[in-house]
Amino acid sequence: MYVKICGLSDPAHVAAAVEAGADAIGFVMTRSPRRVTPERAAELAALVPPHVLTVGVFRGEDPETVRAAVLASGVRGVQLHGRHPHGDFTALKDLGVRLVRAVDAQADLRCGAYDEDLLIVDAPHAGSGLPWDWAAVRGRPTGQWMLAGGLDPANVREAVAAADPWGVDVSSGVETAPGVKDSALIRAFLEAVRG
Ligand SMILES: O=C(O)c1ccccc1NCC(=O)[C@H](O)[C@H](O)COP(=O)(O)O
Repeated sequence: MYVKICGLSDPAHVAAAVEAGADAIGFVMTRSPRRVTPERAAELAALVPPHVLTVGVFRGEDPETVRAAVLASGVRGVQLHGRHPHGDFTALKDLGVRLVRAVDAQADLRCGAYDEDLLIVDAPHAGSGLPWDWAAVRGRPTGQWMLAGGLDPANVREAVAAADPWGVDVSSGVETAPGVKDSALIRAFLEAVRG
């Protein structure tokens, strides 16, 4: 099970996620209580070993803004959240980073339909921490897709059983308050997934 921990802003939490076995780490570079600047993301990404994917998270920014942030931060993945048009993914292809499309369950759920490498199926309100009807997407997404939205150490096994995803993505569920990550919760989430 592929695991992405999203919305990190502190070196100690980056270290906790890496040590606990996360496959990917997200840095939010759009409007959010978890927002970091590209310069801060660069400092954090420098702490991450090559086998862990670093992902910059964006929502609504134009491709040139995303490109500039990717080049400044050095992240090796780009997550475009929400209904970005296909052309936004095409415009970033030449960067050579992994492209991640994050959408709600009403969108096209075929991973690769927008030339992305990975798909995230998320709650209607990204980063809200609110659980939703995970079972409703069971069998619908295709390819390498992660379930997100309201996951936490206590419910992630139930969510995986309900939706049968390839991976999981979490932010609020490993926090004590919006934007405040907790190393023990990060470890507990990885333990719950990998069991
Ligand atoms: O986390 C945010 O605040 C955010 C803001 C704008 C776009 C995306 C955002 N988060 C993206 C994520 O990948 C979250 O991890 C995902 O939506 C899951 O959120 P949560 O329910 O908090 O676990």
